[in-house]
Amino acid sequence: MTRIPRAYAPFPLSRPRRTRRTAALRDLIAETRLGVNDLIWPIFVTDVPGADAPVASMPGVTRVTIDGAVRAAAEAAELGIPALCLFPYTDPALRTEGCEEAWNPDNLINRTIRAIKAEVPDIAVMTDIALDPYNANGHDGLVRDGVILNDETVEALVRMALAQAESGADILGPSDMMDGRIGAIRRALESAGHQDVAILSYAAKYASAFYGPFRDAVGASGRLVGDKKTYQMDPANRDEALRLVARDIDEGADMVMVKPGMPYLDICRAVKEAFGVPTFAYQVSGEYAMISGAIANGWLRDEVILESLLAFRRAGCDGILTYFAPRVARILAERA
Ligand SMILES: NCc1[nH]cc(CCC(=O)O)c1CC(=O)O
Repeated sequence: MTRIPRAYAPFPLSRPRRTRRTAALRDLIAETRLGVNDLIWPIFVTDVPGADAPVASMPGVTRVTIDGAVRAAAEAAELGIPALCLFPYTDPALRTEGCEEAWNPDNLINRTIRAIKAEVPDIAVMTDIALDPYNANGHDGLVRDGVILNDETVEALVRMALAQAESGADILGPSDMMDGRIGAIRRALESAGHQDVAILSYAAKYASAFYGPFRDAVGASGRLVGDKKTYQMDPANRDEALRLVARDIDEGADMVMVKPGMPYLDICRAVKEAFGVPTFAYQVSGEYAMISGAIANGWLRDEVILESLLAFRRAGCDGILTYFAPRVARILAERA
């Protein structure tokens, strides 16, 4: 906790409202700012005919084809958004118990990375490392007799990471919450000559009901058998989040993430204060659905978008993954 020194002379010598009187004065004393350069834009890609359609539980979000992803990258570059994060809606026929499609060098995500890198080379491309979009049962790991296997899954994730690095990904985002995966991926990248590929670890990822709409978007909702509580964190825990962040940094993560975002701002603040590493938060699909649903119904004004994102900056985050990224970039550009 920051200790507040005595900050004010007694009233009326001090009148804190003096520095709130005009927009210029408020700007001068603002402690945090939100810029377009703080945003990572997650998008959903598909090559399944007809699946490039709006996601019902995420008003305003549409799955795109590979060409659409390239157009999104160009749009992001135009708007000044530094990074895109890619998630696949995989052909149901390619979702298997063995998840082999996850490390196919020509899978949807790897083709998308190459297409974006060929057309919009300067945009940073982030990927997701977890098996759920390729898994017949919707889990992030391989499942045997109802148990999510750790070490076998890590081997699969390493293959997946190498294929993405080979395709030109700039940032790998392991979101699977298996133990030991950051170290294993980092060692494999080093041996394969991909020493410059960054890892943004989903280090403090909670077993959250706020991911529901995402699972619709990647087509995993109907499949998931059980829940993810044996690998994702218990929302009750904070010390454990700090231990996991420490571990992932030790294993070679360059940046760390807290997820979900808004209900977990205390974790963001704790992580930033304890480690001072690049810290990100994911304003997840459920948060997006709440905010955009309320705006669409006229229950909230769209100013809540900027307010919600500024709160992440105030909590210590260096950046935010948000489906609002292009909308926010436009709002910020209008205000500049
Ligand atoms: N492991 C996959 C993954 N990567 C990002 C999200 C959620 C993102 C969101 O809700 O916006 C999930 C879903 C999950 O863990 O079930």
